[in-house]
Amino acid sequence: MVDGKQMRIGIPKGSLEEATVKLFAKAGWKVTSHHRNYFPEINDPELTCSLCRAQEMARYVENGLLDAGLTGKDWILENQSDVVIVDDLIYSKASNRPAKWVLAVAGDSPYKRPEDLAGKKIATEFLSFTKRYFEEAGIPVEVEYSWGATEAKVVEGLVDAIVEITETGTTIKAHGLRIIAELLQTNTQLIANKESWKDPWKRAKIENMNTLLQGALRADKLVALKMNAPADVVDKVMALLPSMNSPTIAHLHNSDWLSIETVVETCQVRDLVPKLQSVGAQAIIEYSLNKVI
Ligand SMILES: Nc1ncnc2c1ncn2[C@@H]1O[C@H](COP(=O)(O)OP(=O)(O)OP(=O)(O)O)[C@@H](O)[C@H]1O
Ligand SMILES: O=P(O)(O)OC[C@H]1O[C@H](OP(=O)(O)OP(=O)(O)O)[C@H](O)[C@@H]1O
Ligand SMILES: [Mg+2]
Repeated sequence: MVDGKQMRIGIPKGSLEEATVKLFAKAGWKVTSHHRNYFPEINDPELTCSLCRAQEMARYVENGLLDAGLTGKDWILENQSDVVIVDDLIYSKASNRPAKWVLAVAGDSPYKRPEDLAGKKIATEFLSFTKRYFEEAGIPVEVEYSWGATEAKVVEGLVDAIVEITETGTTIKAHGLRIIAELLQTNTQLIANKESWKDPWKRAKIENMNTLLQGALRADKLVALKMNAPADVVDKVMALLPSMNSPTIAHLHNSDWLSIETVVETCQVRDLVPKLQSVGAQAIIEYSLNKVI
């Protein structure tokens, strides 16, 4: 390896780990972890990889231990880290959507708005951000650090409210809690060390990584559709097709039929297919995509 032509990246351990490793695989990098080892292998000689806690990632990127890393926007804000935010990557633990930090109370409590919690006790892992939120709102509250299982603390009556992350809503619901405010929407972000970002080779490598990761994320929501249709119904078929670009049309060999190919949102397919059939499209095939760039 030529000196300077290698970069160290951080993969978040814990909640974001599985989704991140999957996304990297789709983007073209195979990250292989070995049991109890925090330095996964990656199939790119220009990269070395470290598994780090999401909470600590921004700190390691800021101090240059890592050139780049992926972590939640929440922990970047919590640590007020001085890093380059390269881009948002919209995925969470279970979905390709952001998650939310919310203020929640017991379902049967009298609290309806954050102001109602003046003088009360709130537990959270998201300590500094929560303190800042209440300070800026001018609501005096006692915020105490929670090491986890935070939802249970309201149920047990240990605190009056919690600030917790929610994605699917399952945990909040399972504890009979009620959300009374949203403090922050959070998603994964690709971040870079400021010095690394000034290095043209590293910056190009990080930007290329971002392009491929974004392409892989975009491809998750899209599929390709291909079909055949007689030339005289092609206009009707085209009128039905939404497309990122114009659909591609090709002639079938020795026939007056045409082949039409396009990319659509996965959720559109179930409505689209019967309509396409009804105007005369045949041999409709759908295939999944790895990247859309
Ligand atoms: N459904 C989710 N639950 C928790 N965190 C999520 C979820 N989806 C995305 N995240 C993000 O994952 C990161 C979780 O980091 P955190 O330091 O809390 O560790 P963790 O991976 O949840 O580990 P632990 O098991 O110790 O709680 C945060 O940036 C958070 O925004
Ligand atoms: O809205 P949901 O989809 O239910 O997700 C939110 C839950 O997931 C996280 O827990 P985690 O698995 O990180 O465990 P922890 O309580 O130990 O942090 C978070 O702390 C919530 O409890
Ligand atoms: Mg957690």
